[in-house]
Amino acid sequence: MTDTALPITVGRAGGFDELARLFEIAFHTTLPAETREAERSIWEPQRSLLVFDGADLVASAGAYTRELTVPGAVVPAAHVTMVAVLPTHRRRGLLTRLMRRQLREVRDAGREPVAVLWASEGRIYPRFGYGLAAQQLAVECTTTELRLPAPTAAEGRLRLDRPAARQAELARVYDRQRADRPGWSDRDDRWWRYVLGDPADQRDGATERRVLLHEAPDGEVDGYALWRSRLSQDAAGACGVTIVDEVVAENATARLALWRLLLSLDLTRRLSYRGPVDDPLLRLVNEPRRLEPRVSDALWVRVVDVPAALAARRYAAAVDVVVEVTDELLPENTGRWRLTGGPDGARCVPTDAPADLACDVRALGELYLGGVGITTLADAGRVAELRPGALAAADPAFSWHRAPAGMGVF
Ligand SMILES: CC(=O)SCCNC(=O)CCNC(=O)[C@H](O)C(C)(C)COP(=O)(O)OP(=O)(O)OC[C@H]1O[C@@H](n2cnc3c(N)ncnc32)[C@H](O)[C@@H]1OP(=O)(O)O
Repeated sequence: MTDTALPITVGRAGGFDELARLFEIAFHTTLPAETREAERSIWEPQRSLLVFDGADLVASAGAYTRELTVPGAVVPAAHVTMVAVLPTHRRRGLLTRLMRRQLREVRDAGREPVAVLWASEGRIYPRFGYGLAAQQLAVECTTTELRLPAPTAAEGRLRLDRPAARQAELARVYDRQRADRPGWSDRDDRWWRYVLGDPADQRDGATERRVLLHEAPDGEVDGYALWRSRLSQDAAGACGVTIVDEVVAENATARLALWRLLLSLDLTRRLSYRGPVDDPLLRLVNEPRRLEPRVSDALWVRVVDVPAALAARRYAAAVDVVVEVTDELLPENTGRWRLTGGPDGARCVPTDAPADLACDVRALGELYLGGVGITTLADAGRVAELRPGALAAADPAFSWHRAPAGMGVF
C-alpha cells in the first residue's frame, strides 16, 4: 500500500524536538538532554524531509552536508540520516516516497554525486540503489592473550588529555590522514565538537572519553586514540574493558605505541573496537585469531550521478570500459557509460558502443570505494560480463590500496 495522501514538507528551524520524539519512538530509545542538544547542533532543518499526519510528525529522512573521501579524491556527499517512520504508519510506502524525493533533490541540486549512510538494517536500502561499500571489523576480545612487538628505539612519547582540549591537534592528524582513507567524512569545527562531545548520558557506566596522544621525537602529535574504559570485577578480580572509539596514526611507530598502551591497561582484560577490515592491528598482534574479529556492515553508497561520480574518483590502474547501468529511481543514470582513466584522473561519458559490463546502480555503489572486487560481484551474479576478459581488465582498476572504512555513525 502506498500512502500518497500525506504531503512531504521541509523541516524548519526550531522543529528539532518533534523530530527527536519520532526518533525516540522509532529507535526504541530516549534522547536525554545532553544527547538531544548534541544532535540538535548538527541537524540541518532545510535538508530534513518530514511527513505530518495532522499535527503529528510520522516520518522523516534527513541529510548532512559533508565531504567523503573516495579513492584518490574527496567529493561532496549527502550523508543521509534520521530516517524514521512511526510504527503506526510503517509499511505504507512513506520511506519509499521520502527516499525518492531525497534522491531526486540531491540529483537536481547537482552538487553531490553520491549519497552515503549507515543502515540500521541492511535490508532496508538496496531497493533504493544503495550498495554496501565498506564493511568494518568488530573486535570484542580478551587482551591478556595478545602480545605486540617491542617498541622501536626513537619512539616518541605518549600523553593523556581531555579530547576537547586537543581538538586542533586531533583535527590536524585526522585531516592529514583523511585524504587517503576512502569512507572518511570531513569534520568541520561543529562536527569535531559533536564527535568529541561525549554526553554523560551515553557512557553506559564507562568513564568519560579520553585521548591518548602520540608525540614524535620532535614534539609533533602524529597519532591519537579516543577511548574510555569500564571497570568490572569477577570472582578472580578486576576485568575491565577498554573501549576504543578511534585510532588515527600517521606512521607505524605511533600506531604501535598507541596499541601497546591500549592493550595493556592495568585492571582491564578486554577490548572493544571497530576498525577497517584491513586494520593493521590484525598484523601487529602475535595471535590474530584472539582478536576474535567479526565483519559487519559499515557504509552504504548510492551513486546519484553516474558520470559525475565515476569521473570524480581515481583508479588504481588504467581503465577503459563501457558499463551498461540500470537505475529505476533516477532514470538519467540508465544507459551505457564509457569510463576511461587511471591513477591521475578519469572521464565518464555516454556512449553507443557495445557494453563490456552490465550492472545496476546498487552494484556501482558497492564498487565505488574500492571495497569489493568487480569479480566478486560478478560471482554473486550482480555484475554481468558481456565481453570476455572485461572483468579481469577492470577489476584491478576499481580496487584501492586501502580498504574503505566508515569513521563514526552519523
Ligand atoms: C540512515 C538511517 O537513518 S538508518 C535508520 C532507519 N530507521 C529505522 O531503522 C527505525 C525503525 N524503522 C522505521 O522507522 C521504518 O520501519 C523504516 C524507515 C525502516 C521503513 O519505513 P516504511 O515507511 O515502513 O517503509 P516502506 O513502507 O516505504 O517500505 C518499502 C519496502 O521496504 C520494506 N521494508 C522497509 N523497512 C523494512 C525493514 N526494516 N525490514 C524489512 N523490510 C523493510 C517494506 O516491506 C516494503 O517492501 P515492499 O515494497 O516489498 O512491500
